[in-house]
Amino acid sequence: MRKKIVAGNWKMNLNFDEGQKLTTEIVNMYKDENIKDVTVVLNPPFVHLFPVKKLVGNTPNLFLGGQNCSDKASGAFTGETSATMLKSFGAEYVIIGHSERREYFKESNELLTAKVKQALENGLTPIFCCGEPLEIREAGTHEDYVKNQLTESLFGLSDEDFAKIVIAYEPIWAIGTGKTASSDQAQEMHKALRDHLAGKYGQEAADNTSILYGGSCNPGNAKDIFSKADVDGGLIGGASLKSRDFVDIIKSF
Ligand SMILES: O=C[C@H](O)COP(=O)(O)O
Repeated sequence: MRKKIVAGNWKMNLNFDEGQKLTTEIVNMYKDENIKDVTVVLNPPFVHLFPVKKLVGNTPNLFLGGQNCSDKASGAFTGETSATMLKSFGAEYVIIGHSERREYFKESNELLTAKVKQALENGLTPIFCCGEPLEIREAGTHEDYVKNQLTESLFGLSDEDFAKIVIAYEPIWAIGTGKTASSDQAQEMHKALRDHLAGKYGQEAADNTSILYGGSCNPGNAKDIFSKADVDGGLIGGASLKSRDFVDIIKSF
């Protein structure tokens, strides 16, 4: 059975004290409000990983993830962070292929294939992001565009490795804009992606793959979006920086 997952992507926000405060609040609410059956992943900037891990401790179902990792194992790559390092600092997940990395850092599907490989080799669960820009949505070719992102970066994986992948569908036009996809638009794409995955890895594997929605998700719309059959949770940006909002989203299942 696939997991319900809510991941918070802090992006490049919060200083040390702010990160500590946010984490402390989330951990306390998470425990006090008796949250069950949802896997929660905090994805702070790299420098926060160690102190955030100390606060999270062994809280059940509360995990840490990176926002990116290098496609290389180690060596003279100034400014990079490897999957091995993330794992050694307590991360279990890593976001790969976020649209901001694809756009601002020119990350190609080919590069992302190498990052996925690094993550898997180091025991990290990739949260693999995909999603179309507005012009592709308006041209009506969004399903093919997003399916192609999966084909190019994931379809070389073995069945065993594919079983470890989490997908996050994030329409770029909905990220940070306050303009969320409707729950029907999310469901339509998630179903199309699941069918696409089934065509390659079989129906059972596709049915076991968690597909998260991301893009202006908030406590007001999460319940509707998460109620859809093929939506297994969310990748949350802005709202993950506010403890009350983030925990309310987690509680929207
Ligand atoms: O990684 C998170 C997504 O980019 C969504 O960001 P947002 O919730 O601020 O729209």
